[in-house]
Amino acid sequence: MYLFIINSRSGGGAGLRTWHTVQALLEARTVPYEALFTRSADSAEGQVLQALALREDWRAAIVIGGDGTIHSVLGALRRRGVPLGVIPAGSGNDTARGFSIPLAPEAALDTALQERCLEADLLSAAGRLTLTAVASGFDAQVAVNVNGSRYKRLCNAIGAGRLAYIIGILHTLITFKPCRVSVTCDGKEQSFDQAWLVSVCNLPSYGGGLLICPQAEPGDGLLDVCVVHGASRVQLLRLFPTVVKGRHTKLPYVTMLRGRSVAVRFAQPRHAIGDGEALGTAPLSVRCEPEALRVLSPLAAAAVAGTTGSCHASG
Ligand SMILES: Nc1ncnc2c1ncn2[C@@H]1O[C@H](COP(=O)(O)OP(=O)(O)OP(=O)(O)O)[C@@H](O)[C@H]1O
Repeated sequence: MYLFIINSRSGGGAGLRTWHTVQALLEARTVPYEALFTRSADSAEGQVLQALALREDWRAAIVIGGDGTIHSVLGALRRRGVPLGVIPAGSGNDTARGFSIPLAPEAALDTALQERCLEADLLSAAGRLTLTAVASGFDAQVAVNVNGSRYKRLCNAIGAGRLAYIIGILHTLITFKPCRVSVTCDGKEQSFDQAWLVSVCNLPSYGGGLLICPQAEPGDGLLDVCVVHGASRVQLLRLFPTVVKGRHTKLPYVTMLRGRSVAVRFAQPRHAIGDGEALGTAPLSVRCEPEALRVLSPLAAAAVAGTTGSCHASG
Protein backbone atom coordinates (compact mmCIF):
# COMPACT_ATOMS: atom_id res chain seq x y z
CA MET A 1 0.00 0.00 0.00
CA TYR A 2 1.27 3.48 -0.90
CA LEU A 3 0.45 6.57 1.14
CA PHE A 4 0.17 9.77 -0.92
CA ILE A 5 0.59 12.97 1.11
CA ILE A 6 -0.83 15.91 -0.80
CA ASN A 7 -0.52 19.65 -0.20
CA SER A 8 -3.12 21.00 -2.64
CA ARG A 9 -1.76 24.56 -2.23
CA SER A 10 1.89 23.91 -3.05
CA GLY A 11 3.18 25.54 -6.22
CA GLY A 12 0.15 27.85 -6.23
CA GLY A 13 -2.29 24.94 -6.78
CA ALA A 14 0.09 22.64 -8.68
CA GLY A 15 -0.28 20.16 -5.79
CA LEU A 16 -3.93 19.46 -6.56
CA ARG A 17 -3.43 19.41 -10.34
CA THR A 18 -0.51 16.99 -9.99
CA TRP A 19 -2.56 14.74 -7.69
CA HIS A 20 -5.33 14.49 -10.32
CA THR A 21 -2.74 13.40 -12.91
CA VAL A 22 -1.16 10.89 -10.50
CA GLN A 23 -4.52 9.52 -9.32
CA ALA A 24 -5.53 8.72 -12.92
CA LEU A 25 -2.21 6.88 -13.42
CA LEU A 26 -2.64 4.90 -10.19
CA GLU A 27 -6.17 3.84 -11.17
CA ALA A 28 -5.03 2.84 -14.68
CA ARG A 29 -2.15 0.78 -13.25
CA THR A 30 -4.25 -0.63 -10.34
CA VAL A 31 -1.66 0.48 -7.77
CA PRO A 32 -3.07 0.27 -4.20
CA TYR A 33 -3.00 3.68 -2.50
CA GLU A 34 -4.47 5.93 0.14
CA ALA A 35 -4.58 9.72 -0.24
CA LEU A 36 -3.94 12.05 2.68
CA PHE A 37 -4.59 15.77 2.15
CA THR A 38 -2.60 17.68 4.76
CA ARG A 39 -4.16 20.83 6.16
CA SER A 40 -1.11 22.81 7.32
CA ALA A 41 2.61 22.56 8.01
CA ASP A 42 1.95 22.31 11.75
CA SER A 43 -0.62 19.50 11.62
CA ALA A 44 0.96 17.44 8.79
CA GLU A 45 3.35 15.40 10.96
CA GLY A 46 0.51 14.28 13.27
CA GLN A 47 -1.73 13.43 10.31
CA VAL A 48 1.01 11.30 8.72
CA LEU A 49 1.87 9.53 11.99
CA GLN A 50 -1.81 8.70 12.46
CA ALA A 51 -2.10 7.31 8.91
CA LEU A 52 1.12 5.26 9.24
CA ALA A 53 -0.13 3.72 12.50
CA LEU A 54 -3.26 2.33 10.81
CA ARG A 55 -1.45 -0.38 8.80
CA GLU A 56 1.85 -2.23 8.61
CA ASP A 57 2.22 -2.77 4.88
CA TRP A 58 3.19 0.74 3.73
CA ARG A 59 5.65 0.51 0.84
CA ALA A 60 6.29 4.28 0.72
CA ALA A 61 5.03 7.69 1.78
CA ILE A 62 4.94 9.78 -1.40
CA VAL A 63 4.70 13.56 -1.04
CA ILE A 64 3.00 15.62 -3.74
CA GLY A 65 4.17 19.13 -2.92
CA GLY A 66 7.25 21.31 -2.66
CA ASP A 67 10.21 21.42 -0.30
CA GLY A 68 8.10 22.95 2.48
CA THR A 69 5.60 20.09 2.36
CA ILE A 70 8.40 17.51 2.52
CA HIS A 71 9.91 19.46 5.44
CA SER A 72 6.61 19.23 7.33
CA VAL A 73 6.60 15.39 7.36
CA LEU A 74 10.31 14.64 8.02
CA GLY A 75 9.64 14.04 11.73
CA ALA A 76 7.06 11.38 10.86
CA LEU A 77 9.41 9.51 8.49
CA ARG A 78 12.72 9.84 10.33
CA ARG A 79 14.21 6.41 11.12
CA ARG A 80 10.85 4.74 10.51
CA GLY A 81 11.75 2.50 7.56
CA VAL A 82 8.93 3.75 5.32
CA PRO A 83 10.77 5.50 2.46
CA LEU A 84 9.97 8.99 1.20
CA GLY A 85 8.91 9.37 -2.43
CA VAL A 86 8.56 12.78 -4.06
CA ILE A 87 6.33 13.96 -6.89
CA PRO A 88 7.42 17.58 -7.27
CA ALA A 89 4.64 20.17 -7.21
CA GLY A 90 6.30 23.20 -5.58
CA SER A 91 7.97 26.32 -6.88
CA GLY A 92 11.55 25.43 -5.93
CA ASN A 93 11.58 21.60 -5.92
CA ASP A 94 15.20 21.41 -4.73
CA THR A 95 14.64 18.14 -2.85
CA ALA A 96 13.64 16.51 -6.13
CA ARG A 97 16.66 18.06 -7.90
CA GLY A 98 19.04 16.90 -5.17
CA PHE A 99 17.88 13.29 -5.51
CA SER A 100 17.64 13.42 -9.35
CA ILE A 101 13.89 12.81 -9.14
CA PRO A 102 12.24 13.84 -12.44
CA LEU A 103 10.08 16.97 -12.33
CA ALA A 104 7.38 15.46 -14.61
CA PRO A 105 4.66 13.68 -12.56
CA GLU A 106 4.57 10.38 -14.46
CA ALA A 107 8.36 9.93 -14.44
CA ALA A 108 8.48 10.91 -10.74
CA LEU A 109 5.76 8.36 -10.00
CA ASP A 110 7.78 5.69 -11.83
CA THR A 111 10.77 6.55 -9.61
CA ALA A 112 8.64 6.32 -6.47
CA LEU A 113 7.23 2.92 -7.45
CA GLN A 114 10.63 1.46 -8.42
CA GLU A 115 11.63 0.93 -4.78
CA ARG A 116 15.27 1.96 -5.13
CA CYS A 117 16.24 3.62 -1.85
CA LEU A 118 19.04 5.92 -0.75
CA GLU A 119 19.91 6.34 2.93
CA ALA A 120 19.95 10.13 3.33
CA ASP A 121 21.20 12.31 6.18
CA LEU A 122 18.97 14.87 7.89
CA LEU A 123 19.96 18.21 9.39
CA SER A 124 18.82 18.99 12.91
CA ALA A 125 18.59 22.72 13.77
CA ALA A 126 16.35 24.96 15.90
CA GLY A 127 14.44 21.89 17.11
CA ARG A 128 13.45 20.96 13.55
CA LEU A 129 14.56 18.52 10.86
CA THR A 130 15.64 19.76 7.43
CA LEU A 131 16.49 17.82 4.28
CA THR A 132 17.92 20.34 1.78
CA ALA A 133 19.71 23.18 3.61
CA VAL A 134 19.66 25.46 6.62
CA ALA A 135 20.38 28.95 5.31
CA SER A 136 20.87 32.09 7.33
CA GLY A 137 21.45 35.73 6.41
CA PHE A 138 20.78 37.19 2.97
CA ASP A 139 19.18 34.19 1.29
CA ALA A 140 16.97 33.42 4.30
CA GLN A 141 15.83 37.04 4.11
CA VAL A 142 15.11 36.48 0.38
CA ALA A 143 12.94 33.45 1.26
CA VAL A 144 11.13 35.35 4.01
CA ASN A 145 10.49 38.20 1.56
CA VAL A 146 9.42 35.87 -1.30
CA ASN A 147 7.13 33.70 0.87
CA GLY A 148 5.24 36.76 2.08
CA SER A 149 5.02 38.36 -1.35
CA ARG A 150 2.31 38.85 -3.94
CA TYR A 151 4.79 38.19 -6.75
CA LYS A 152 5.28 34.55 -5.60
CA ARG A 153 1.55 33.85 -6.08
CA LEU A 154 1.61 35.64 -9.42
CA CYS A 155 4.72 33.77 -10.64
CA ASN A 156 3.28 30.40 -9.53
CA ALA A 157 0.02 31.19 -11.33
CA ILE A 158 1.90 31.64 -14.63
CA GLY A 159 4.14 28.61 -13.98
CA ALA A 160 7.30 30.71 -13.37
CA GLY A 161 8.11 29.82 -9.75
CA ARG A 162 11.83 30.46 -10.26
CA LEU A 163 11.19 34.03 -11.36
CA ALA A 164 9.79 34.80 -7.89
CA TYR A 165 13.21 34.06 -6.36
CA ILE A 166 15.00 36.29 -8.88
CA ILE A 167 12.65 39.17 -8.03
CA GLY A 168 13.19 38.39 -4.31
CA ILE A 169 16.99 38.54 -4.68
CA LEU A 170 16.84 42.00 -6.31
CA HIS A 171 14.36 43.26 -3.71
CA THR A 172 16.52 42.03 -0.78
CA LEU A 173 19.77 43.28 -2.32
CA ILE A 174 18.58 46.85 -1.90
CA THR A 175 17.69 46.56 1.80
CA PHE A 176 19.95 43.91 3.44
CA LYS A 177 23.05 44.91 5.48
CA PRO A 178 25.94 42.44 5.96
CA CYS A 179 27.50 42.02 9.45
CA ARG A 180 30.16 39.97 11.29
CA VAL A 181 29.56 36.22 11.77
CA SER A 182 31.29 33.49 13.73
CA VAL A 183 31.14 29.98 12.22
CA THR A 184 32.28 27.00 14.30
CA CYS A 185 32.72 23.85 12.21
CA ASP A 186 33.52 20.65 14.16
CA GLY A 187 34.83 22.79 17.05
CA LYS A 188 37.03 25.11 14.92
CA GLU A 189 35.85 28.73 15.10
CA GLN A 190 36.35 31.24 12.28
CA SER A 191 35.07 34.82 12.07
CA PHE A 192 34.09 36.65 8.90
CA ASP A 193 33.50 40.41 8.52
CA GLN A 194 30.73 41.83 6.35
CA ALA A 195 29.07 38.42 6.08
CA TRP A 196 26.08 38.16 3.77
CA LEU A 197 25.10 34.55 4.30
CA VAL A 198 25.99 31.20 5.80
CA SER A 199 24.39 28.15 4.18
CA VAL A 200 24.64 24.68 5.70
CA CYS A 201 23.73 22.16 3.01
CA ASN A 202 22.78 18.51 2.78
CA LEU A 203 21.80 18.79 -0.91
CA PRO A 204 23.56 20.89 -3.56
CA SER A 205 20.81 23.44 -4.32
CA TYR A 206 18.02 25.57 -2.93
CA GLY A 207 16.02 28.57 -4.10
CA GLY A 208 14.93 26.74 -7.25
CA GLY A 209 18.22 25.23 -8.47
CA LEU A 210 20.88 27.62 -7.11
CA LEU A 211 23.90 25.32 -6.60
CA ILE A 212 25.11 26.92 -3.38
CA CYS A 213 27.09 23.84 -2.21
CA PRO A 214 27.65 21.91 -5.44
CA GLN A 215 29.72 19.20 -3.72
CA ALA A 216 27.03 18.36 -1.11
CA GLU A 217 25.91 14.73 -1.01
CA PRO A 218 22.87 13.63 0.98
CA GLY A 219 24.36 10.36 2.25
CA ASP A 220 27.95 11.29 3.19
CA GLY A 221 27.33 12.08 6.87
CA LEU A 222 28.72 15.59 6.34
CA LEU A 223 27.43 19.16 6.18
CA ASP A 224 28.71 21.40 3.38
CA VAL A 225 28.94 25.06 4.34
CA CYS A 226 29.11 28.16 2.14
CA VAL A 227 30.00 31.54 3.70
CA VAL A 228 29.77 34.67 1.55
CA HIS A 229 31.61 37.59 3.17
CA GLY A 230 33.32 40.85 2.31
CA ALA A 231 31.61 41.29 -1.06
CA SER A 232 30.14 44.57 -2.28
CA ARG A 233 26.49 44.69 -3.42
CA VAL A 234 27.62 44.64 -7.04
CA GLN A 235 29.90 41.64 -6.40
CA LEU A 236 27.01 39.85 -4.66
CA LEU A 237 24.73 40.53 -7.62
CA ARG A 238 27.39 39.21 -9.99
CA LEU A 239 27.79 36.12 -7.80
CA PHE A 240 24.23 34.87 -8.44
CA PRO A 241 24.67 33.87 -12.11
CA THR A 242 27.77 31.88 -11.07
CA VAL A 243 25.75 30.06 -8.36
CA VAL A 244 23.38 28.71 -11.03
CA LYS A 245 26.31 26.57 -12.26
CA GLY A 246 28.03 26.26 -8.86
CA ARG A 247 31.08 28.24 -10.10
CA HIS A 248 31.13 30.73 -7.17
CA THR A 249 33.08 28.45 -4.79
CA LYS A 250 36.53 29.70 -5.91
CA LEU A 251 35.71 33.43 -5.59
CA PRO A 252 37.79 35.35 -2.98
CA TYR A 253 34.71 36.37 -0.98
CA VAL A 254 33.39 32.79 -0.73
CA THR A 255 34.63 30.30 1.89
CA MET A 256 33.55 26.64 1.74
CA LEU A 257 33.72 24.41 4.84
CA ARG A 258 32.70 20.83 5.64
CA GLY A 259 31.98 19.05 8.92
CA ARG A 260 29.54 17.09 11.08
CA SER A 261 28.28 19.98 13.19
CA VAL A 262 28.19 23.72 12.54
CA ALA A 263 27.34 26.65 14.84
CA VAL A 264 26.50 30.02 13.28
CA ARG A 265 26.35 33.25 15.28
CA PHE A 266 25.73 36.55 13.48
CA ALA A 267 26.58 39.80 15.32
CA GLN A 268 23.01 40.98 14.63
CA PRO A 269 19.74 38.99 14.46
CA ARG A 270 19.43 37.30 11.09
CA HIS A 271 16.67 35.07 9.72
CA ALA A 272 17.28 31.36 9.18
CA ILE A 273 15.31 28.91 7.04
CA GLY A 274 15.26 25.13 6.70
CA ASP A 275 13.90 23.76 3.39
CA GLY A 276 12.67 27.31 2.74
CA GLU A 277 10.57 27.40 5.94
CA ALA A 278 11.29 29.91 8.73
CA LEU A 279 13.47 28.72 11.65
CA GLY A 280 13.58 32.04 13.53
CA THR A 281 16.44 34.48 14.15
CA ALA A 282 18.34 32.86 17.06
CA PRO A 283 21.99 31.72 16.71
CA LEU A 284 22.02 28.36 14.96
CA SER A 285 23.48 25.02 15.84
CA VAL A 286 23.22 22.53 12.97
CA ARG A 287 23.94 18.82 13.42
CA CYS A 288 24.06 16.06 10.81
CA GLU A 289 21.92 12.99 11.55
CA PRO A 290 23.52 10.36 9.30
CA GLU A 291 21.23 8.06 7.27
CA ALA A 292 18.09 9.08 9.13
CA LEU A 293 15.76 9.02 6.09
CA ARG A 294 15.20 6.57 3.22
CA VAL A 295 14.51 8.33 -0.07
CA LEU A 296 13.26 6.75 -3.31
CA SER A 297 15.68 8.06 -5.89
CA PRO A 298 17.17 7.12 -9.27
CA LEU A 299 20.56 7.89 -7.65
CA ALA A 300 20.19 4.70 -5.57
CA ALA A 301 20.85 2.47 -8.57
CA ALA A 302 24.18 4.22 -9.22
CA ALA A 303 25.35 4.77 -5.65
CA VAL A 304 27.96 2.82 -3.73
CA ALA A 305 26.93 -0.76 -2.91
CA GLY A 306 26.04 -1.28 0.73
CA THR A 307 24.59 2.20 1.28
CA THR A 308 21.59 1.74 -1.00
CA GLY A 309 19.29 -0.89 -2.35
CA SER A 310 15.72 -2.07 -2.50
CA CYS A 311 13.43 -0.75 0.20
CA HIS A 312 11.84 -3.08 2.68
CA ALA A 313 8.31 -2.16 3.63
CA SER A 314 7.61 -1.68 7.31
CA GLY A 315 4.97 -0.09 9.50
N1 LIG B 1 1.97 19.46 4.71
C1 LIG B 1 1.42 20.65 4.43
N2 LIG B 1 0.09 20.76 4.22
C2 LIG B 1 -0.48 21.94 3.91
N3 LIG B 1 0.23 23.10 3.81
C3 LIG B 1 1.55 23.03 4.00
C4 LIG B 1 2.20 21.81 4.33
N4 LIG B 1 3.51 22.04 4.46
C5 LIG B 1 3.68 23.34 4.21
N5 LIG B 1 2.51 23.94 3.94
C6 LIG B 1 2.25 25.35 3.55
O1 LIG B 1 2.13 25.40 2.12
C7 LIG B 1 3.11 26.31 1.58
C8 LIG B 1 3.56 25.86 0.22
O2 LIG B 1 4.08 24.56 0.28
P1 LIG B 1 5.48 24.14 -0.35
O3 LIG B 1 6.59 24.85 0.35
O4 LIG B 1 5.53 22.66 -0.39
O5 LIG B 1 5.35 24.66 -1.84
P2 LIG B 1 6.05 25.87 -2.56
O6 LIG B 1 6.40 26.93 -1.60
O7 LIG B 1 5.16 26.22 -3.70
O8 LIG B 1 7.34 25.17 -3.17
P3 LIG B 1 8.90 25.06 -2.70
O9 LIG B 1 8.94 24.90 -1.21
O10 LIG B 1 9.42 23.85 -3.43
O11 LIG B 1 9.53 26.35 -3.17
C9 LIG B 1 4.23 26.33 2.64
O12 LIG B 1 5.03 27.48 2.59
C10 LIG B 1 3.43 26.23 3.94
O13 LIG B 1 2.90 27.48 4.31
